Amino acid sequence: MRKIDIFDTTLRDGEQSAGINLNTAEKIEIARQLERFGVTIIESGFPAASPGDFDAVQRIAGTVKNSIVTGLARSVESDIATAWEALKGSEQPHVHIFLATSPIHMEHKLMKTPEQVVETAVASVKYAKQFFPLVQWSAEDASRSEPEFLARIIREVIKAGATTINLPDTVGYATPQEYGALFRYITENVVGIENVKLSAHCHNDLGMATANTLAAIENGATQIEGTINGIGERAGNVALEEIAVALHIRKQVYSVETDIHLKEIKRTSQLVSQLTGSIIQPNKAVVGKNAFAHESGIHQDGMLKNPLTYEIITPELIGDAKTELVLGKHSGRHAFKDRALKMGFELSEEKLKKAFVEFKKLADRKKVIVEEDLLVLLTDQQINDSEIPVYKLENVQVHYGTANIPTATVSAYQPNGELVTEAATGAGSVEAIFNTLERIVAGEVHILDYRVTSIGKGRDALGEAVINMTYDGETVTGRDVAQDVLEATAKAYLNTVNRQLVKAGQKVKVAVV
Ligand SMILES: CC(=O)SCCNC(=O)CCNC(=O)[C@H](O)C(C)(C)COP(=O)(O)OP(=O)(O)OC[C@H]1O[C@@H](n2cnc3c(N)ncnc32)[C@H](O)[C@@H]1OP(=O)(O)O
Ligand SMILES: CC(C)C(=O)C(=O)O
Repeated sequence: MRKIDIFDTTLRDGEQSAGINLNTAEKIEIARQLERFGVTIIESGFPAASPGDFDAVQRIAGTVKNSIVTGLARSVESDIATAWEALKGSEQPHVHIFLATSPIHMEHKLMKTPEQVVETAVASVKYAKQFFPLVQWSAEDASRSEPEFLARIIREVIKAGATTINLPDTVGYATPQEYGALFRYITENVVGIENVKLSAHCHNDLGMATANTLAAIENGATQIEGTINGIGERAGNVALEEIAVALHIRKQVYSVETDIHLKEIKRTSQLVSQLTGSIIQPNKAVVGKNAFAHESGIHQDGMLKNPLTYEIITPELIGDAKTELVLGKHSGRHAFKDRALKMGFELSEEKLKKAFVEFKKLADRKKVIVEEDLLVLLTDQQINDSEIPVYKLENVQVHYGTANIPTATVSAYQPNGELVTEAATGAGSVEAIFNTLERIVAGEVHILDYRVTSIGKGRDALGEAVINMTYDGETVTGRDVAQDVLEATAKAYLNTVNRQLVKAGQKVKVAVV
């Protein structure tokens, strides 16, 4: 199988992302992880850009042993000399020189004629070769350059000593077909290209960086450049983890291999995200939070029957990642039952059916169903079906006014079936309800935590109350929902007590009022 070298530029082009600024210690930590990840070359910075970049490149060059370390330089002697100072301590000194070759860049940015550009490129490569055994030369904006001119300048820089030629799609303009054709054109029209490495460097402005990089591989590229998580200037660079996994999963198509350790993907991605502060979009291929999450019933059913139905990548392939069947309003009975079983609820078909109906109602109301919701829902099912008598709210009424003492009146059925009505005051409406219910419920209650949130948006949002308490010495959590938060509070209080009663399976003493 043909070998593809992986050139990582997370610390150079990746750091060119707006808002990212890594210090030397952070760069060294990432470089070490990139070495573990198995990249061939680490572009550790642009030594002439700042003293901080110089320091980071120099320290990484002295630290990393299993990957080649390089630094970027313009086609300017002082940039190359500075790069040499930073990189001379590395095992295989390598420099990356670039110069734009597209008409727009030559005329409007460099303000040079094509002839002057060829001269500058050749002179800079010759100068670099006095120091560096390995010289990569990049034709910036290659994909918008004239192919004949590109072939000519490449011939000249190879003669001057370049060991790698890079054809960047600097502004992410090329289509896969065009980019592939460019690589084919250069391999067919530059004598000696087979003696150097031919590299692809793609940006994602039109979302085609991955497809373009793969097209380059199919058309003769022997090195590809990119970043972890696809960070980089503007819309970013190609994401290396996507290329590595695509080459592995579709090896029959591409027939190439790399030295990448796929199991390090998740760790590398998380480290880069954490140190750069650049959040990974949830639906990002390979490393996004949802890359292995399935929410819809039909998919979840398929996954439970055979994961190959909906997963082309096993999460284990990329290290510490797991398949997740997320319960939501699109989920079905199979996934619900599976989760209930995993949570220790062995429900009969009948009970499962009832619980599933309640689950769908809840899922319609709530954006996210968390484990705690399911626990409450499934234990509610147990409470409803339980032989053990429990409390049931009949009515709650609160008198509140800024000049009055808040007073609650509550009627509730006790476990023995007796309807009891009590009233009490409190510092506020909620405390008044708690004080009243304390009179109705037998046993000792200590409220540990109480939260109300709204479910849904707007004026008709429902109120959800969640209560964490100790009841007769046992810690228990319950919740309930109502249109009114005070009603939800009273119901949640009794739901919490009932949960413990059922759990303990005990007969409750009739309250002494
Ligand atoms: C496609 C890419 O990602 S290329 C890499 C981009 N990365 C960076 O620019 C990050 C680091 N850059 C920097 O810190 C600064 O731009 C420096 C230190 C390199 C240069 O700073 P300054 O000297 O202040 O120049 P400034 O950035 O304003 O302008 C760039 C100059 O370099 C010239 N230039 C641009 N590319 C090249 C090149 N490959 N070779 C030679 N000269 C170049 C420009 O024409 C311009 O020259 P001018 O001053 O004669 O008009
Ligand atoms: C310096 C070059 C390789 C570059 O980053 C680009 O063209 O995008």
